[in-house]
Amino acid sequence: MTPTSAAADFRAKLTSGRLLRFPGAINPLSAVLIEELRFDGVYVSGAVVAADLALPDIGLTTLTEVVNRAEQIARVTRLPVLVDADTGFGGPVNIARTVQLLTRAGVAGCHIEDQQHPKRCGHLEGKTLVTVTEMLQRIRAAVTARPDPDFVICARTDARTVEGLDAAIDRAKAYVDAGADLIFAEALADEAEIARFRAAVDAPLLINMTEFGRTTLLPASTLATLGVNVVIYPVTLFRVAMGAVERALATIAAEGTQMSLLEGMQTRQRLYELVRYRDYAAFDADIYTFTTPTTTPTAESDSDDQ
Ligand SMILES: C[C@](O)(C(=O)O)[C@H](CC(=O)O)C(=O)O
Ligand SMILES: [Mg+2]
Repeated sequence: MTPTSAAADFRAKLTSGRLLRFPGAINPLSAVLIEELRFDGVYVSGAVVAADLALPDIGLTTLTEVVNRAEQIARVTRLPVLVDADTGFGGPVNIARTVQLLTRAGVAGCHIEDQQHPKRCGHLEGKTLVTVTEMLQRIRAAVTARPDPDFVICARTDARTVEGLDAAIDRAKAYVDAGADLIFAEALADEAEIARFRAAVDAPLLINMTEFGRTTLLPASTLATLGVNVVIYPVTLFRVAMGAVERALATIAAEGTQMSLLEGMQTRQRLYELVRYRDYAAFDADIYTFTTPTTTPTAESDSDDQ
């Protein structure tokens, strides 16, 4: 699917009134599974891109690293991909380039937040925000520079835990006026706060169901009832996978064999199914036996000589 149609797809889904569920991919292969399980889209988490490189989520990863990962993931799925662009990787001109590169990577949208660089995880202490004016410039840069008008610009506000809920709502309204297509309300406490935010802000709303954070974990049915448009599970697969990796290493160390782990493993057969091993082998065989009417078959005599 072309970048344009992935973005158009995301935009259309956003107006459907349905809750869209975007799990965070840990790699391209997990995006294949996200599509197979009929989720609405794939999220590329900045926290996961960083953690995967054994780095904390404090704005250390570069634009190139994030774009490369996003491109690898977008390439294997027809679902819309939403990318965490942190603070946009610089000033307005850098943000313009961020949006252009992400569009070329086949991504359907990205979010840019109102934290000062260096940013922090939205659920940790020590965040500082840029002024409303500076954030409006970030949004304006993104909106103006997008090569594809369907590319979804999501504005994230981290204001709830810094300036309070009312300030977060006021910021979100200003961000919508500046052209944001979707508002990411970070670290709201609970259902009541989501309901207040929803009632006050007239734009599609994204809520973050990250574990061990400040927001009460709520089921999709509740989020749908609250009128939330997009939910992300940004680090869920990463935490599950890394939990399994830690346990497996401890088992091998203690037991001297991986035998007891076999049952929980993805099998060779399932892995080959997901990477379409057979299709590749069939393609290869077709090419290998390809001849034209004028071809003299020499492959056999060649190999006999060796
Ligand atoms: C959504 C988030 O920006 C991410 O990078 O995935 C993180 C998630 C997390 O650290 O749990 C955030 O909420 O800041
Ligand atoms: Mg992030």
